Amino acid sequence: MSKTQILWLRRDLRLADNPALYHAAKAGPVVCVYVLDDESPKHHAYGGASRWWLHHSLESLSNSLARRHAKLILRRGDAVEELCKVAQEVGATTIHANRHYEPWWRKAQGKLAEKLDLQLYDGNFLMPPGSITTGTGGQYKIYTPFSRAVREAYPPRDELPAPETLSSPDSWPASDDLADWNLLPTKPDWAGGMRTFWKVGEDAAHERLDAWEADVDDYDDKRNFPSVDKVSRLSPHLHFGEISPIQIWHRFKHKRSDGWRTFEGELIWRDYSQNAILQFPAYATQNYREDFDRFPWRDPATNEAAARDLKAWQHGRTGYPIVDAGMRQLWQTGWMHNRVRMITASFLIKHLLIDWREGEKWFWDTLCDADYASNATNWQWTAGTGVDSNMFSRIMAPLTQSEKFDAARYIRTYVPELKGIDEPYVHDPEEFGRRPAGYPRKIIPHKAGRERALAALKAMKEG
Ligand SMILES: Cc1cc2nc3c(=O)[nH]c(=O)nc-3n(C[C@H](O)[C@H](O)[C@H](O)COP(=O)(O)OP(=O)(O)OC[C@H]3O[C@@H](n4cnc5c(N)ncnc54)[C@H](O)[C@@H]3O)c2cc1C
Repeated sequence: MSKTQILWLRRDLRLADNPALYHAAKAGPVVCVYVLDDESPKHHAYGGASRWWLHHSLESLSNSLARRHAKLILRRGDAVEELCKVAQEVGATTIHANRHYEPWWRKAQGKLAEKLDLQLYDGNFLMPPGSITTGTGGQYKIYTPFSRAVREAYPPRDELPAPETLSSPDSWPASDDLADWNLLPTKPDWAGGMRTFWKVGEDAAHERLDAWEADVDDYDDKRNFPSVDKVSRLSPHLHFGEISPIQIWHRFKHKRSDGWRTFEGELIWRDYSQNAILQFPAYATQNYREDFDRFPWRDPATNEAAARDLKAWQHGRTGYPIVDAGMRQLWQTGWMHNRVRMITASFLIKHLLIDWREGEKWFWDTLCDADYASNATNWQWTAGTGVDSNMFSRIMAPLTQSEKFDAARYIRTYVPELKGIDEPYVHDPEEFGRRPAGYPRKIIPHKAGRERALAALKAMKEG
């Protein structure tokens, strides 16, 4: 009988198109292991919303494996140590895993390869990160030439089927009980909005893709309008690997619409973000542009007004309806529409002059699609501190954005105080003298915020 194989699962919680599982199953009986390792990622251990998602995703995968008479083994602790223990318990010497690019996972992969036969595969991206190189063999730093090169290098790999059968080892190693990990909030249980908004797991990811298929051709026109439900909302499914971008690509590859081309460009942004952290592992915590290390941020740790402003932003009480709707959608559902993520991020960094890393941290805790690479890339992009051109002076005007992208219905949904306010007043009730008593005044006027931000940029440049 062939030797038992270990499958190490992380952000690839699916059976279909999972190269590591596919190859492990061909090699012998498979023990699927998920290790909850809160130590290795340090400040990037999963936040609250991600933990909620993870619980349900593991539960769903475990049920799918049970239907194939297999088990999901859960362990908690240092991933490398736990995997070595499981390998010893079942007499395995080979571990199969899909490559991950977060700096702590790269380190763990290196350590594990010294101890066991680690077989790594490319599973979670359109093109393997690091494989798209410039004419001189270097890595692309900027999105546009990267995306062009990705399209030139097409097609992505073929989609793999789920293994038809999984053979079991002689005996199963011990597993933790998922409930004992306390991934779900209890006191208080803040996840009611998430339960209503989401269905989690591999089947749910495919149901979402099926439901959204009719909208892909309209994506180019509709994706910027938060009141209209026309984006895919696949991000947490993609983050946890319940569906792969390869599966999505093969589903739509024959389409010729602008909608699909733009959507495909977003999947390439996802690949691009991984390439960014491959080149700059500390991208989530360090400015790429070092001149921003002396930027005069208002520090909430030492400045009371800044601390108050940060709290108002986090709780959706800035007096800017579009910002408040976005922050409350995030709190309620663990997700926010992309256009509104851009507006809220710009507001924190520029109007409130608070370091983008405070925003990155808050999103990390509250987004159920919180992704080390995508979060860092987008925050640095908005702040102008990243590898792209310096965008700091592009200060989004929240009220103009709200009108331009027709956010009235979105605002009324997430800011109940403004439910009864008509257009155009709902975009800026204070300006029109329609501010209800329970809704805050603007914490800083737009013009004053803009001027303060530009003065700070000037001070940094001159300093
Ligand atoms: C400040 C800020 C922080 C962000 N943090 C995250 C994060 O932690 N995790 C995350 O997945 N996305 C992040 N994004 C990117 C984007 O907002 C989300 O991917 C998108 O809103 C998810 O919704 P969707 O699945 O409906 O996306 P769609 O518009 O349907 O796009 C399809 C998929 O493409 C990918 N994608 C789309 N836009 C981007 C982008 N700008 N960068 C990288 N990938 C993209 C996502 O996987 C998404 O699911 C952030 C954006 C901003 C401005």
